[in-house]
Amino acid sequence: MANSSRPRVPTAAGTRGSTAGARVEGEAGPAATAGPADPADARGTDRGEERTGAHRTTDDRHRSDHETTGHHHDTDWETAHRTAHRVGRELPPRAVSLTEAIGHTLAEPLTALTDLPAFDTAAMDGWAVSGPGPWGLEPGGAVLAGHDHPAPLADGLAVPIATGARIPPGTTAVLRRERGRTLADRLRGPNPSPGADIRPRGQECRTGAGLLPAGTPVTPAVLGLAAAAGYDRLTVRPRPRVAVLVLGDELLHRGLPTGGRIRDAIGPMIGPWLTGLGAEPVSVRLLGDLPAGSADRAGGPRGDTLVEALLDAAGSADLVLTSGGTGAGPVDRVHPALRALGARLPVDGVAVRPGHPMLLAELPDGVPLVGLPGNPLAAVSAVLTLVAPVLRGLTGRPEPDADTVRARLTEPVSRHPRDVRLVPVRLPAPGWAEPVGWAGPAMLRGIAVADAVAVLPPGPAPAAGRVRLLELPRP
Ligand SMILES: Nc1nc2c(c(=O)[nH]1)N[C@H]1C(S)=C(S)[C@@H](COP(=O)(O)OP(=O)(O)OC[C@H]3O[C@@H](n4cnc5c(N)ncnc54)[C@H](O)[C@@H]3O)O[C@H]1N2
Ligand code: MOO
Repeated sequence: MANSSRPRVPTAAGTRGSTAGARVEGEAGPAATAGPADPADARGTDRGEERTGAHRTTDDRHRSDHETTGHHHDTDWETAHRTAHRVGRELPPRAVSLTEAIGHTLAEPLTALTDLPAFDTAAMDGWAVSGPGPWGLEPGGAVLAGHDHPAPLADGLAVPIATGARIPPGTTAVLRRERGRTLADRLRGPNPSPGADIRPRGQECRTGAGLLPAGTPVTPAVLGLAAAAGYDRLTVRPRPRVAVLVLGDELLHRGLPTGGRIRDAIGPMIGPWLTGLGAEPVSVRLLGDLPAGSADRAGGPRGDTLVEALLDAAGSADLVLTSGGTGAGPVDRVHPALRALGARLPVDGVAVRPGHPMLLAELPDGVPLVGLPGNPLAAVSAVLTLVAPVLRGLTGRPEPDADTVRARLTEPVSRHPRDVRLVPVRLPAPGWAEPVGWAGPAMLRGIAVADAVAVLPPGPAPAAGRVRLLELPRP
């Protein structure tokens, strides 16, 4: 199983250049792995990590707020991203057939195993000609694609040739079918410029050329390119397997809300979103509010505590998700269960709205866990903030450049003074982002018509102008 062979050392920090992250991981080690962790330890390291960031003043003010209110400190949104990417340690690579490789991620660069084209090729149907016309027609018949070495063409001669056929030695150009006329054994037409409609060997690449970097998702086009470049198998990191535990006694899986109970809205969306993010959802279980339980599995029948459910999920998955129960309510059992397991909490709350109670943990055998808050739009926020980068980490995909996707807001949008706001937007025209509204943490009406999510940095005045966009995963 992939879990057992995954490297446990934090190698990824170095390769991804996150030195702040590497140091925090070191600091967190002994305190956080020592056992039923004092959550304060994890929080302390989060603070340490944030002190290295750019928002010292804001963080310091934020921290003292929490000290006076007794709340712990949320990790800033960018740091949460980076931490999640690092916590998702690359799954071991495996060699698979091209058909099996779809949706996985290249674990090695794709390097051309041949020149492309592999030989000089006709780019058009017509005639291979040698020298200026008119030309005498070679008596030997046509040169077709798939034929081995054609006979050389003497000066003043032409031979019919098919697109993709190997160019006879001595050819100076290809005359397209629609430009030439044959009469008896003569070909007439305008003189093509030398090399016209010949694709020279190696035009696209030479043997050994780097075509795609490691970390590239294997799309249909990548499969085609790999086949053209000579591959029968690809070395990939597989789609991470994800087990989802949906918590909450109030949740119904069918029918209308009744008796204070509501429909589970996270279960139906999480699987397809995981698929869209390159993962393989292996299970989505509606568990109700299980008691937290203890790490001593002998203490009760299997499967009746959250601890049991987490251990079972971690045994068959590369990433575990929970939804709901991340808060401090009477039946919020995610923290107690993680504490009972001695899990590390690299992120325990993120300075983002909605979704600030989201968390990222590492279960004792190294399997990462993301706790999605129960409010459905808050859960979406956690998918974009923590789940997506963990999955990219597991598959060795790089984090996208923060500046690549930006658009201008069609109207100012209020910001949160300390936290990033994620706001569903439509993209009505290239370069423009229009807030769609209906963006309360418990609402899905806005995100359901959104094309993307705008990232509004914290600040006093409404956001206006250009903002970063996050793509919504599409299954
Ligand atoms: N005293 C405080 N209370 C709350 C805070 C806070 O800071 N202080 N934060 C609020 C925020 S923000 C969120 S988000 C939620 C997070 O709560 P939990 O992760 O513990 O989630 P639950 O309490 O289980 O549920 C919250 C809400 O969402 C509904 N829910 C849960 N699961 C689903 C689902 N699968 N489909 C649809 N709806 C779901 C649940 O019924 C609750 O209404 O805490 C706030 N409270
Ligand atoms: O952040 Mo909560 O996620 O506002 O609903």
